[in-house]
Amino acid sequence: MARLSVNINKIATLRNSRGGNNPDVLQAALACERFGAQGITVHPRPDERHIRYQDVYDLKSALTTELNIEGNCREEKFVRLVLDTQPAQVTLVPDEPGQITSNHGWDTIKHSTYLHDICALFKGEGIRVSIFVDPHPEMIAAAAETGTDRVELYTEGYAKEFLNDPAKAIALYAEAAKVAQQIGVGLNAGHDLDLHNLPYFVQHIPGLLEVSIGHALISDALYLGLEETIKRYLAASSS
Ligand SMILES: CC(=O)[C@@H](O)[C@H](O)COP(=O)(O)O
Ligand SMILES: NCC(=O)COP(=O)(O)O
Repeated sequence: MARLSVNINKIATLRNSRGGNNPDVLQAALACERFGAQGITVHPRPDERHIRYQDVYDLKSALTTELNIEGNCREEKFVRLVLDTQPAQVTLVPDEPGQITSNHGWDTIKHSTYLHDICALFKGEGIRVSIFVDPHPEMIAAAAETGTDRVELYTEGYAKEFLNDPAKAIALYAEAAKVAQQIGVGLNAGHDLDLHNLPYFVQHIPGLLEVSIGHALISDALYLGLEETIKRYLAASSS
């Protein structure tokens, strides 16, 4: 069973499209919690096109479940935000400026010294650290050397291939999960997970601790309503 952290970026995208406060990001996050979400994920980007830095401060003081802040830790503003708000978890993502969405994990071998130092900074504050990685055993092994608590497997590749061949889609991820378990690094996953591909992923990745899901979940909520959608994702993540 994996815990479900709802990524609310897309709610902020909708709000920002008109400049007012509709939909209200905080109210939506609290509703997610009320409907059973076990955490809330935000991924602020430097242009604040969806979640704004101020949203994160507001969320932190109101949420009762785990807050997970994802983002580019090479941005000074991001590091300050994390240290100020002290979330339960920070997920380090190697975004480039101007990226539409995240599209790769860290090269944990090349950036091992940097990642070691930034993990130490956050862990020293009592914040759990997760590093966003592609599903390659050597990246997971090197991530473990940085002192990170967890890795988050970047699942876009799985989601794409799942439509053609689920067994082929999961193979790399199952191997990566085995390595993470052997070396004692916790395992999260996210990106493009949805109601179709999530049950198979959870069933084939033992020890999966958390999935963070935004785009598909918020889209499904347009048809099903937020409460019913979260109920379905909770069932899928514990299948
Ligand atoms: C790291 C990751 O996969 C997610 O945080 C995802 O990229 C969401 O970010 P956007 O909402 O900006 O697409
Ligand atoms: N870490 C992944 C995440 O938070 C949400 O990704 P997506 O479901 O919006 O693709």
